[in-house]
Amino acid sequence: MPSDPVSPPTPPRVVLLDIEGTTIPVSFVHDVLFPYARSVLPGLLRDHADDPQVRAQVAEIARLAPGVPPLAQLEAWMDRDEKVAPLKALQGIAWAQGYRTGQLSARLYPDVLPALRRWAAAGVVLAVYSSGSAAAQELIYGHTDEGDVTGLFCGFYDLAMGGKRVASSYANILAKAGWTAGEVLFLSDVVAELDAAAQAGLRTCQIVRPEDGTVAGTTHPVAATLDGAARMFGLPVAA
Ligand SMILES: CSCCC(=O)C(=O)COP(=O)(O)O
Ligand SMILES: [Mg+2]
Repeated sequence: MPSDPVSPPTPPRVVLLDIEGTTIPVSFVHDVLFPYARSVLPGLLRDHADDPQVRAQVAEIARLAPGVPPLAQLEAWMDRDEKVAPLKALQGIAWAQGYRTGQLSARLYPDVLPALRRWAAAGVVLAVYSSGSAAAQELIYGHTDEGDVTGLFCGFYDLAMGGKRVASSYANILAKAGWTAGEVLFLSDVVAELDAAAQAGLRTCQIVRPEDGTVAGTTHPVAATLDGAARMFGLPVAA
């Protein structure tokens, strides 16, 4: 008896990408970006206290942690790698200095740009969802070792949408962008984020980077590179 023909998967129209551990090495974020921000933040709070952006974030820290000195609270959040909006906003302001002076330049995993360029050329909509502030996302992709690649992305979503481990955050992104859940593929290294995205109806794939020691889960398709994900989901791949 002839077997049923297996139809290829419908490719996603939109790919939503995490940053750390998915497009940019965990080591770059933890060994370069985070220490840089930690070293700049004391001076930023001291010398730019009147800057409206700094002032707004300091007020938000006071709301979240009444009575705690802002720098002490930021250091506590950094020690625990907490994804808290005022910390992420201030880190973004700190990194801006580093990119401006040429002290920082972002390293992407080598497979990332070729895949993203292929997908974008085929009309796939690309967007970013990271705990890093949207401003920090534009900075990191604006200052890579391979130049400014922000033009590849149509949207930058951050904690204003909600935390990455909460399903409603993905629903918020869908509503804001006007996408339907089934047409979006979310790529991340973190299973809890993929679980939340799947709960909201998005398609998911875990990017497991051996160089960063990411551990593969059992509940989402797994790929070691963006090309690997492309093969699984019917996106364009290298010839
Ligand atoms: C904008 S790059 C720095 C990312 C960041 O601050 C972070 O905490 C990592 O978050 P992600 O959601 O990309 O894993
Ligand atoms: Mg990540």
